[in-house]
Parts: sequence; structure tokens; C-alpha cells
Amino acid sequence: MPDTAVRLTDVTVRFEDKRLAFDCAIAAGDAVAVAGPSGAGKSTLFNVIAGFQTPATGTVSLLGQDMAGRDPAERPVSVIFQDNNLFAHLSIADNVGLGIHPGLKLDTAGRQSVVAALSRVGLGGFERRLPGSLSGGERQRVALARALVRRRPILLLDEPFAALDPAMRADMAKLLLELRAETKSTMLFITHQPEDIGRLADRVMFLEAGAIVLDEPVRDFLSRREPPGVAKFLGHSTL
Ligand SMILES: Nc1ncnc2c1ncn2[C@@H]1O[C@H](COP(=O)(O)OP(=O)(O)OP(=O)(O)O)[C@@H](O)[C@H]1O
Repeated sequence: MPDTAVRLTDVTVRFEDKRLAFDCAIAAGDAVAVAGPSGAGKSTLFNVIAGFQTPATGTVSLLGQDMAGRDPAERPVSVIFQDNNLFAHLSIADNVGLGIHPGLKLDTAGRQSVVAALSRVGLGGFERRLPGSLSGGERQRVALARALVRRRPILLLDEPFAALDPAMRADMAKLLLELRAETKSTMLFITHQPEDIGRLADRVMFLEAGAIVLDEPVRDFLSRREPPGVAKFLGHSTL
């Protein structure tokens, strides 16, 4: 497998009145926290990597391959969104099965991997239930199971902890660490919580005003007192 999982080179994205610019290289197997104030461009960065947003310029390369012209489904990426992860009218097993086949045409091996993935995230026996009967943390774990059955080497998590209480956050972080060790996947997660960065990330990318302004090891990031935006994020300043 190539050493670099995600490489963005001279990537720009244009909205009516805005221009975002991204350059970065993420090593295969790293867990990277993506942080920064609201509107900084975190979701847009994910959309560029996953293929939901086409850049105006630049190159997106995943596992050494140029992704130009490749639809999201053709990319080696799974995304877990903060909300709307699950279809309310489908059973938990079917919601996970969608990760294998969008028309839910699963063979025996597919059905077995759905059961195995649910068991792996601690939801064995939940197969026939509906999403509405699950807690927020359980629903996030169903989304994780769906990502697991897809077996894509790059996992993007958009605020995976946002809807969770502190105990659930710790459980989710532990599960993600275990899954990362098992699958050797590259993981990027958006978070607004320094605590989540400390327990899960190897590196931190900090975005401001449409650009990656810092990209460094987690220890360096967490000991920062500047720039002001980072100090504020870390709770060292009331600016
Ligand atoms: N489809 C779009 N059309 C126009 N502007 C957009 C579009 N998508 C994003 N933007 C703008 O681009 C900037 C970056 O948005 P983005 O959603 O990536 O930020 P973010 O860091 O994820 O914010 P948040 O933490 O609030 O989710 C914002 O100013 C946003 O208004």
C-alpha cells in the first residue's frame, strides 16, 4: 500500500464569494483530527476527498491514484456523517447492508458480514430493530458498522462524537481506536473537542478561513498557546 493515503495538491474550491485552498499529505494509517472554527472549511475538505465536491483546480490523490473524474462510490473512502446516517424505515441490518449493496441484494457472505460488523460494534442482536428505537450512540455505531462492511481504507468521520454524552464519547473513541488497529485504516475526524483529539489523533489539521493553517503532531498542537484561534479552541484564551 502507498505510504500516503491522502494527498491534496494545489486544490481550490470556489463558492460564489469564497475561495478555499487545500494542500496536505496524510500518511497511510494515521488518525488525523480536523479542527477549526465554524465555516473554516472542514466539511468542504471532506467533500473534496470523498468526491462530493469537485475542486476548481488541483489534484486529489488517494492511495497514490488520481481521483479526477471518480464518483464517491468509486473512491477508497467511507464517510460517516453526523446526522442522517440511517434510513428510519429500514431495519438496522438493512441499514448496514446498504454498505455492501445499494439495492440490498446480499448473498450469504454479505449477510454474515452484516451480523459480524454489528457484533463488532457491540450491537449483536439489534439486526431487526429500527433506528428510531436506538440511542444516539447506538445509531452512530450502526453507521460505523456500515462503514466497516464497505472495507474502504480511508474513513472520514464528520463529528462522530457530537451527539454523544461523555461516557458514550469515551466508548466511541475506544471503539474507533480498536477498529483502526484492526483494519489499519486511515482515519480523519472532524471535532470541536480537544479531549477527542488527545485520545484519538496522531496529527491535527487546523483550518481557518478556508485553508489548512496548521498540520502537526497532536502533542505539539495540544501544547500550543498561539495563534489566537488555536488558543481559543484549546480553551487557553477567551478571545
Ligand atoms: N455549497 C456551498 N455554496 C456556497 N458556500 C458554501 C457551500 N458550502 C460551503 N460554503 C461556504 O464555505 C465555507 C466553508 O464551509 P464548511 O461547511 O466547509 O465549513 P466547516 O468548517 O465545516 O463549518 P462547520 O464547523 O460550521 O460545519 C463557509 O463559509 C460556507 O458558508
